[in-house]
Amino acid sequence: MYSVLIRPFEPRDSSDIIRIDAESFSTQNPTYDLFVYLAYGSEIFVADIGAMVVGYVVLVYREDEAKIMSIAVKKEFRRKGIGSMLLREAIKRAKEKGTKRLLLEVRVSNVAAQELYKKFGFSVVGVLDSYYSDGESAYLMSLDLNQADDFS
Ligand SMILES: CC(=O)SCCNC(=O)CCNC(=O)[C@H](O)C(C)(C)COP(=O)(O)OP(=O)(O)OC[C@H]1O[C@@H](n2cnc3c(N)ncnc32)[C@H](O)[C@@H]1OP(=O)(O)O
Repeated sequence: MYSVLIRPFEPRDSSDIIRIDAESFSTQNPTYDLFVYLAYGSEIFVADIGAMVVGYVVLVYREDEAKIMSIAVKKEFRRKGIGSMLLREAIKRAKEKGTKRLLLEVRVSNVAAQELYKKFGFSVVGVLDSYYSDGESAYLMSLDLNQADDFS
């Protein structure tokens, strides 16, 4: 058994995050991804089970909006509520920062993630054609934080 603590990123979490990024996305360079998140002044929260970090969420803030740049859970820990815990934290944090809208982009084929976002009240507000380097399009999804429930 393990318990999950959602807490802010610390530098020692980097190797776990890079491993999760590598197994979750078709990225060429997960180390670079993390570098970019940090360079952009993102806020990162991790799901810590004591022995390791098994998930993360990356938030960036622009004026009165926030964007989820990335969220991922280690494969063998999926479907256990950890993605929901991370998303709940991101929503709470964005509200605390006074942002009005939480945005994200998701591949049109990524039904698992879309289902997660819909559970928290996100809706599709646009389609970004050929958004990804492999030509796949993205849904732009949005959550109005003035109306969002706490989901706690
Ligand atoms: C902005 C972006 O980053 S978009 C990219 C999102 N990230 C990824 O695609 C990376 C690979 N995927 C993952 O890491 C995970 O599947 C995540 C982060 C999308 C979800 O994390 P999980 O810990 O599995 O989510 P969690 O267990 O909280 O699931 C919550 C709900 O999401 C939905 N959901 C999650 N996985 C699936 C799935 N495979 N199929 C359908 N619905 C799913 C369900 O409604 C689920 O509730 P339920 O289990 O009661 O039915």
